[in-house]
Amino acid sequence: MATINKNLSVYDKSTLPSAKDFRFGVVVSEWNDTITEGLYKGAEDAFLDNEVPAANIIRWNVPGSFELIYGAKKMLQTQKVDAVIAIGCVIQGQTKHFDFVCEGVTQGIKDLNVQTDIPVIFCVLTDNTMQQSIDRSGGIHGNKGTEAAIAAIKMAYIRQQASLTHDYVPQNLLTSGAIQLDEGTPLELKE
Ligand SMILES: Nc1c(NC[C@H](O)[C@H](O)[C@H](O)CO)[nH]c(=O)[nH]c1=O
Ligand SMILES: CC(=O)[C@@H](O)COP(=O)(O)O
Repeated sequence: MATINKNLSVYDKSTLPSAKDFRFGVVVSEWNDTITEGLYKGAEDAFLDNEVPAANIIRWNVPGSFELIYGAKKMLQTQKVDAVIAIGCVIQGQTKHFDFVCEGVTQGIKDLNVQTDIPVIFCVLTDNTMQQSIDRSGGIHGNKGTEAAIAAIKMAYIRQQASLTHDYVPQNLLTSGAIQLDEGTPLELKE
């Protein structure tokens, strides 16, 4: 489904976990700032609409989308946050630079999700024209910043739940009888 068939700002609060105790980092690119400011507002409004205290939203600016990678890395390394949103807007120019910036920031943010324990949400518009960016940052197609904030809430919750792990008992030890679990024996929750 393309964005033209999905309004980026639509979400059902009743399906979301409580976000009031989460802290969120938001790294914002200054390139195309009329667009990135609109994306940030969409994200901020969605956080506030879901009872995230304003004090729990930490914002840093970086020069361009390529610097979102380093900014997000330092944000998650130094700030106690439950998720980070990387906000940028890359618009096709006359050269292949667009391709390299988009690929670089995409791979860099993917790498942070693989290499760290904090979810980093990809809120980078990669558009052919300024109008496409306007349409996706509070225009006719909604606001990708809103979408990113909802994703951040959901991923922070997944991370929280995943930390409540049970002692893992290798299946083969159970099936082989090497370990007998008395029925109803509670597995200790690892915090
Ligand atoms: N052309 C755009 C850029 N280019 C700048 C790079 O992101 C980077 O800041 C520079 O190469 C120095 O490392 N950035 C955007 O965010 N959007 C663009 O359209
Ligand atoms: C994405 C970019 O870096 C691009 O907007 C720069 O413009 P140009 O390709 O004309 O140098």
